[in-house]
Amino acid sequence: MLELRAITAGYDRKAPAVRAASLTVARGESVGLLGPSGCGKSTLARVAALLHRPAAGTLTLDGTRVRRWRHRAPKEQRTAVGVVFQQPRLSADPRLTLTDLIAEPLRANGRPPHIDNLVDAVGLTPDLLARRPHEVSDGQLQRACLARALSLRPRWLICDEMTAMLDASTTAALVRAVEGYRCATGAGLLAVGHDRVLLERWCDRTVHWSEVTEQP
Ligand SMILES: Nc1ncnc2c1ncn2[C@@H]1O[C@H](COP(=O)(O)OP(=O)(O)OP(=O)(O)O)[C@@H](O)[C@H]1O
Repeated sequence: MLELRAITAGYDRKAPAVRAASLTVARGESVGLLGPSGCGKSTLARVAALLHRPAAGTLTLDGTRVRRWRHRAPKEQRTAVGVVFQQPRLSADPRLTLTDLIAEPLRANGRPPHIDNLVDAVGLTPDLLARRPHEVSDGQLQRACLARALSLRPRWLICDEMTAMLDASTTAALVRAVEGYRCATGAGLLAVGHDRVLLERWCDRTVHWSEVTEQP
């Protein structure tokens, strides 16, 4: 279970972007989180991905409360959650080839950098792997970012507007790749977005921001 309880978080203590938000994702479940632009979805997603320390509230992963965030989080908790963001160009190191980008979490965790299955799973062709981010399309780079997010076989996947800037066929391919991974591993998914049709088709259930948080 991934449980966010009464999370308050943001960038200004006096005016938090997220107020008392609560949301639970069961193992193997996919939950879509819908809400208008700027409401705080990404901030809550970053709390769930252990990237943003909340000012108040608790995050519990598989029964263990998270007490430290970012690089201070224990490796076991950090690697239990994979995350894909909306803009791959902001999250991908421009100096790395796609091969190194995908393999970086494996190397950083002392695992063999075997990426063939990941590359297949996200539908990247081998000729792209030696290229750097500026030499591939947004869709190709997002496929690499998804492969990277799956590389440590996380039990939880957070997709924050993963397909917002992509065309329909790339969106469908990425959703298929996520679902293939979840089917094989039983991982839970929190998919954040504002495309109701996509999230309702993709996820077991969809919740609206107004249902998870206290309105200011
Ligand atoms: N790094 C930051 N510093 C200061 N304020 C920020 C920062 N990131 C986001 N905010 C503000 O926090 C609020 C919530 O932003 P957030 O990105 O979580 O919303 P969102 O619901 O994901 O929006 P969108 O759907 O447009 O991505 C917004 O008012 C935003 O301007």
